Amino acid sequence: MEWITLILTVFTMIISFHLLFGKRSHPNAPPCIGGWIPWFGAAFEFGKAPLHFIQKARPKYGPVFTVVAAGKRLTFVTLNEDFRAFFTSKDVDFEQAVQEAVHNTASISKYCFYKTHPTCATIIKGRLTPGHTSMLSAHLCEEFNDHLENLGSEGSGQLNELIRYSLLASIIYIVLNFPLENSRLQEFLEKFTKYDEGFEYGSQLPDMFLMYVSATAAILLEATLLQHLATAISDKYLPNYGLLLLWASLANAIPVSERFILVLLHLLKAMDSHLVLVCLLCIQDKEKTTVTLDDLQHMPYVKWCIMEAIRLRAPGAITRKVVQPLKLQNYVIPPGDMLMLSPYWAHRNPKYFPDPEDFKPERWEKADLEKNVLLEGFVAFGGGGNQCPGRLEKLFKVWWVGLWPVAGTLWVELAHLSPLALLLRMSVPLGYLHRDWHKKSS
Ligand code: HEM
Repeated sequence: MEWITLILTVFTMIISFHLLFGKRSHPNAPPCIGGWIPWFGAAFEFGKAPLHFIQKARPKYGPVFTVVAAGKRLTFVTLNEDFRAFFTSKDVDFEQAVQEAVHNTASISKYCFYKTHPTCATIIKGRLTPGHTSMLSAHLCEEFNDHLENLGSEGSGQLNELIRYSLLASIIYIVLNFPLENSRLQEFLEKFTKYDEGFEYGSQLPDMFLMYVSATAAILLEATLLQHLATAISDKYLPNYGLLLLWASLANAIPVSERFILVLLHLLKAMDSHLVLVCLLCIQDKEKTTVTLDDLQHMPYVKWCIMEAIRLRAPGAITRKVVQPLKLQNYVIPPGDMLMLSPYWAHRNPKYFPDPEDFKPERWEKADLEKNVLLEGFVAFGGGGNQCPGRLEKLFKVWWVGLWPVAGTLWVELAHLSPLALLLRMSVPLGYLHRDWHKKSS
């Protein structure tokens, strides 16, 4: 008898689940991908390889589809014509979309987040004015040069660490306005790296993750940006907020910088004649070891390389919460759904980016980067009121002057050394490059 009750209960649960989340929860709702297990839905398949999952679902379910995973409904929009609604519609909300993750990864309460996020966003924008970004570039430049000098003639260490350390040091110093001694910076970097590595899991399993939050946040207590924020945020959450801002500043910047440098090294390795020519023309003064913003103004090809690196290494997904029924195509997306847009896949749409997997800097020739007119379909920095505050027009200064010493130094050597000697000089980064190149765009 007990068995029959149990079977009936499970059966009823499955039926209710399918009625609630099944094929369509509303006649006009988009097609829905669930699983047989109530609440859990397609969480396993989706969680295993989200980008692959989206790619497979798109041709099967059409341009708008919902994935049910661990009690959440994630509705993906894949048509460029729907991106405007994603970024600007009043029926969707950024803060409500990220609040849970903010709570899980930084332990900031819902109430505090809603109350303070607009003020904090304004303050961080104020820290990314042209004056500050120039300082950021100069600092980044110094950091890179110091590290390159320490590499010695054979090279040592990991490229990833070099980038991580230099970016973190510069952003802490300039954006958070918090000079840290080298030893404390190293300590902070170690803690922050653990925090960063656990971030994705932490947003799902907060309890196991929160120990990293307090360990890392504590160091930020004295940062000046945080003192500015203090008017908006109660002391309790202040360092946590600083940590989150730091994470937001670095989460995309690190992989993009890494990709950019790897690509430059790759081009050098392949001795791409066009690029080398541009660089040699630019570096007239053979004694010069750094490249200035002025030098870079004359190197559009490099700017295109940066754009390609950003295009290929764009975030997997950005999100908004649907707060009012939202009409897209012939569908109505119900309130409560998380609306998802994947810049990663948007940048692989052959309609806008022919041969999308290829690294082709030349495709940016059509854009007007001076006027910040980008290619249609490029959404790496999000959009609307919550677009990345460190976005392109500001980033270029940082990227150009800050990351360039690496390439600049190598090119100066190029002028002096034989190609073989140059390759030996770059032994470690090239080993790294080899790995990255083969797992292309993973
Ligand atoms: C190539 C590098 C970068 C990429 C691709 C990138 C991309 C993004 C994206 C997609 C968002 C979410 C926007 C949305 O949902 O519409 C974001 C948010 C943010 N980014 Fe960036 N970003 C980069 C570099 C930076 C840098 C260098 C900084 C700071 C120095 C920064 C600071 C932030 C902050 C603070 C937020 C959160 C904004 C908020 O809470 O309203 N980002 N970024």
